[in-house]
Amino acid sequence: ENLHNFIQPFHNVPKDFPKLKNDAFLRACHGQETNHVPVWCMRQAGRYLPEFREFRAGKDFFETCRSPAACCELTLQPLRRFPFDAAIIFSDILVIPQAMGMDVQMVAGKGPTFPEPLKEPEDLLLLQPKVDVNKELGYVFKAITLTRHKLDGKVPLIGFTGAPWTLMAYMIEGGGSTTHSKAKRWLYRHPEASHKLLKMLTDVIVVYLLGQVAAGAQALQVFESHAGCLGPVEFQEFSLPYLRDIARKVKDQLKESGQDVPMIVFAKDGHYGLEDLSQSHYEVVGLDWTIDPRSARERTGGKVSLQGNMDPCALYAPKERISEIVKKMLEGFGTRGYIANLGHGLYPDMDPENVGAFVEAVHTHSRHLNLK
Ligand SMILES: Cc1c2[nH]c(c1CCC(=O)O)Cc1[nH]c(c(CCC(=O)O)c1C)Cc1[nH]c(c(CCC(=O)O)c1C)Cc1[nH]c(c(CCC(=O)O)c1C)C2
Repeated sequence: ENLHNFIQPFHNVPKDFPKLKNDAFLRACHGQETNHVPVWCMRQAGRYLPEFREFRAGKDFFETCRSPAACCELTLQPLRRFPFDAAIIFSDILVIPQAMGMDVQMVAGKGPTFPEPLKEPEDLLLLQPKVDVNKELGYVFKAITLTRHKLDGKVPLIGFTGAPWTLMAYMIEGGGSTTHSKAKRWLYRHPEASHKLLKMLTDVIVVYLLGQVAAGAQALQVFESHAGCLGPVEFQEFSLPYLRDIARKVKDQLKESGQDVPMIVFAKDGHYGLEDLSQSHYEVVGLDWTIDPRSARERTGGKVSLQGNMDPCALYAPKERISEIVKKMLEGFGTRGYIANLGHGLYPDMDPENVGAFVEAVHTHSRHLNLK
């Protein structure tokens, strides 16, 4: 039906992508054995790299997102420096509100800004009721196809999306926020309109993720970056059902075409939801640094692979200390069904050398542990 129409064009394009040489990340997603623990970093394409700052200088952020060649270059930059085991396509979660008709600008020193955020439930009528994802977000699909070719099979390419609640929060707050009180006001005051918006977002996200796979994405991460401002009750009602829906619908559709693409859910500061997240049809649960590795394993009962969770600020430590912290983290998680990462993205003032030390420590210590 509807979904088929949207993704059909991609199935007709022969892509003959280069053969994958390093499948450690994909194997770990599925809980299979690997020689070393795979590692990548959230925001690995970012301002901590001088070549990133140079390339982005003077260019509008969302213009950059709309250029497949620029996204490809920025995705590849960190892989030229470090032996990461996965690449993540350079883009942003806020391209979805744009596709739904909202204006989003990147304001220097302030971050993403919506000049006209949603204020009241009536404002939902201003959103595009039927989003043509191929037309509005085709530039992301082109970036993915190009990057998958240029990666030359070095490592798998991860596609991503923001989760419905996180996107809803931006659309109402109009930008970053510490309290998210405007968006949470909707949850308590306009629960029906909130569900309507979350459902609209879910529908677009499902087609968007399927389009990313058809374009060449080999894994998908769903970012629920603002899980932490919800409590367990609101999470159960306004986040979890949509996270589940996304995974189920994407997987059902992929199964029909015989594809197997692992999905990762990262609900930042959503420790209260760990048990539920491990039973939400995702192969991998991403963790922030507030969760102890051993207790995360216990609470998820070996049902999923885990990803994370070093405090990004540990990268400010000397290299020897980073190595010790990584070793403890690996001992806590174990080396099977585990993908090393930070508990959130890299910050712009981080030293690329220490990022290199982090990657090397994961590879070296995990090889050692595997030999024991
Ligand atoms: C590098 C970058 C990005 N977005 C922004 C920047 C910095 C601005 C710049 O380069 O000019 C603005 C940019 N975009 C956003 C923010 C946060 C705004 C805020 O809440 O204050 C900023 C500064 C919104 C955003 N954008 C994203 C999230 C989810 C992850 C997270 O929790 O951090 C969120 C919340 C996803 C995202 N965003 C980006 C990636 C690229 C791939 C990679 O990780 O290397 C990804 C995955 C790219």
